[in-house]
This record gives sequence, structure tokens and C-alpha cells, in this order.
Amino acid sequence: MDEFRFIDSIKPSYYRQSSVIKGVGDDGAVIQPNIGHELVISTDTMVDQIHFNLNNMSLEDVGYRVMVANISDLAAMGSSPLYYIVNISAPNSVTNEDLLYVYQGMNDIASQYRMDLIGGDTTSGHDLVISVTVFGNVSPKKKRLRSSAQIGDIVFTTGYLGEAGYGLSLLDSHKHDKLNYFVQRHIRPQPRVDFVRVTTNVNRICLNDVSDGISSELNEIANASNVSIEIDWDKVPIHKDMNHLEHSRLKQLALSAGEDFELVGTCSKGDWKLVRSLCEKDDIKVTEIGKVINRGEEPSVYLNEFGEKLSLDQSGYQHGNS
Ligand SMILES: Nc1ncnc2c1ncn2[C@@H]1O[C@H](COP(=O)(O)OP(=O)(O)O)[C@@H](O)[C@H]1O
Ligand SMILES: Cc1ncc(C[n+]2csc(CCOP(=O)(O)OP(=O)(O)O)c2C)c(N)n1
Ligand SMILES: [Mg+2]
Ligand SMILES: [Mg+2]
Ligand SMILES: [Mg+2]
Repeated sequence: MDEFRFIDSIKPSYYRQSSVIKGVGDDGAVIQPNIGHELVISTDTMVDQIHFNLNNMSLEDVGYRVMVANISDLAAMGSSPLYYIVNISAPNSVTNEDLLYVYQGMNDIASQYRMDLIGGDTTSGHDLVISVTVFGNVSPKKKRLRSSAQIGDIVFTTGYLGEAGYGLSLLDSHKHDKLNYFVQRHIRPQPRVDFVRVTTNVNRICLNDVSDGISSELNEIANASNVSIEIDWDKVPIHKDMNHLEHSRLKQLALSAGEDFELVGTCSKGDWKLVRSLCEKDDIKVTEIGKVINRGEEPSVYLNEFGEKLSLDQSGYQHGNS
């Protein structure tokens, strides 16, 4: 399939968002701005062997996951998803026909949020690299910034932590069915757009999404808000079917493995009851894990465990040539 037919095949036959004036097919997309809203823009890239392994994941799953990583950032800003742009660089072994599966996987999750594909670019290269840029709407007063945590806030997380990392290790061991619960949590995670929707009326919530592991995300919040944070190990929500794991392994999974795409954040003590009851009504798991403190020092994150206060550094996933 040549590039022209390929673009024709991925071109949406209709757009779900009425604000799309021109989508795929011209030199650029044209969007009618949504009056009264601010536009959130975020981008994330996935690379073969770093973010996925084509030996144990289908191209459809890869497309799904890269979209989840992006939608999760829109959720972490408090915004509702609108559009996406896709840039792909593929080796010769991945044909344009094969790439249609990536788009299928992306559409599987994007369609759940009525998102539209509005453009992209395709090139050839050595490794499969997929980069997605997403756009979302947020009402100006409901942005959920990393910089908005305040002393005295409750620190919370949605869902369970460490499931995706555990799922990845099961997937790598080749001993488990693809339908295993934890493997599914790795290859088909769900972004927490539902949390954002049910809590829109809460005044101030500070949010970050779990891509690198909460030891990293909590440090990002502490630094951006110039506060310190302490969490209690025995409050960190861990699925009961992971309890058999060795303690240090469990800690590594829950705090540093990342890619759960849950939301971690803070809100005032007064609003915590409201957040909890709004989530309960919609069956969204949310757990208090600690509090925002001020120790008159550099922003830091602490883990209380067995009566000891340990420093929790940015030990999440780090790329790098540093
Ligand atoms: N190569 C880059 N060039 C410009 N900005 C970047 C680059 N990499 C990351 N950023 C910016 O740094 C901030 C943090 O990025 P990142 O740690 O990737 O966030 P997240 O974990 O939510 O994806 C974002 O504002 C992002 O746009
Ligand atoms: C084959 C493979 N090896 C390792 C991992 C684990 N992993 C890769 S990247 C990453 C962190 C998240 O990716 P990043 O690019 O840092 O996303 P961002 O923080 O920008 O959202 C993790 C935990 C994986 N998913 N697949
Ligand atoms: Mg990123
Ligand atoms: Mg993020
Ligand atoms: Mg990262």
C-alpha cells in the first residue's frame, strides 16, 4: 500500500467534534476554538524496545497504549479529550498495512472519548517510534496543576499501584496468558478521565498521572508546589493478588515501576470527603495515602514505614544519557 492509499485508509469518514473544520487531508488541520475553554496540549512518544516489545505485544495493543499515555496526561490536567495527531516512523519490516492496526488500537480507546484524528506524519526509520499529540478542553478554573498542592492537603491516588509493572514482568516471563488480569493492566490500561469528570465541581485539585511511578510523580508535585509530602506505606493500595511478592519487590512495583496511568494528587482536607463520595457513587477507587506538610526545607517526599521516615527520591523510570 503506497503512502497516499495509506493516508486515505486512516482518514476518518466523519468527525465527532463539531469544532473540527478541516481534519486529515490538507496541509494542516483547522479547528474552531471552543469559546470559554482553555486548550490543553500534550505529547508522548513510544519507542520499540523501550516502551513496548513487538515480540509480546500486538501493533493494535501498542496503538492503544500510546493513546492511553496521552489521554492520561489530558486527565491529569483536568481536561476532556478532543483531538489527536499521530507521527510514526517505521522500519521496513512494518508495512503500511501493518500500521493500520496501530490506528485501530488508537481508535479503540480514542472513540470512547469521542476524540478525532486530525493529522499526522509518516516516515521510515530504524525502529518503530510512535508519537501522539493530544488536545483537550478545560474550563479555566478547573485546571488541575502540579503546582497547586497546599500544606495540610490530603494526598490520594486512584486505583491500585504497581499492577502494570507486575503485568509487564508476567508478560516478559511468557508464563502467563495474555488475558491474565495484571497483563491486561499493562497492555490495556484505562486512563482516569472518569475521575476528572466526576470531580469537576471540586474547587482545587492538584493532579499528576502515574507514568514513571509515584516516587517520581510525588516529587514532581512537591517541587512544583514548593511543599513536602509524606505518605504511609501501609495505605498504598496494592491488589491482594500481589501480596505474596517479596516486600522490596512490592515496594519497587508500587512506587517506581509506573505506567499504571492512575492519577495521584492532593486536595484540601475539607474537599477530601466530597472527592471520596463523588468517586464512590461512580465506583472509582480512590485512596488517601498521605498528606502535604511543610518542614521548612527543600521540597521532599517521605515514606513512613514501620515507624521510620524514609526519604523517597525520584526513583521512577528515567530515560537518559545523563
Ligand atoms: N524534548 C522536550 N522538549 C520540550 N519539552 C519537553 C521535552 N520533553 C519533555 N518536555 C516537557 O517537560 C514537561 C514534563 O514532561 P514529562 O516528564 O514527559 O511529563 P509526563 O510524565 O506527564 O509525560 C512537559 O511540559 C513536557 O512538555
Ligand atoms: C519493553 C519495555 N521495557 C520497559 C518498560 C517500562 N517503561 C518504559 S518507559 C517507562 C516510563 C514511562 O515512559 P516515559 O517515556 O517516561 O513517559 P512520560 O513520563 O513522558 O509520560 C516505563 C515504566 C516497558 N513498558 N516496556
Ligand atoms: Mg512525557
Ligand atoms: Mg504525565
Ligand atoms: Mg517519564
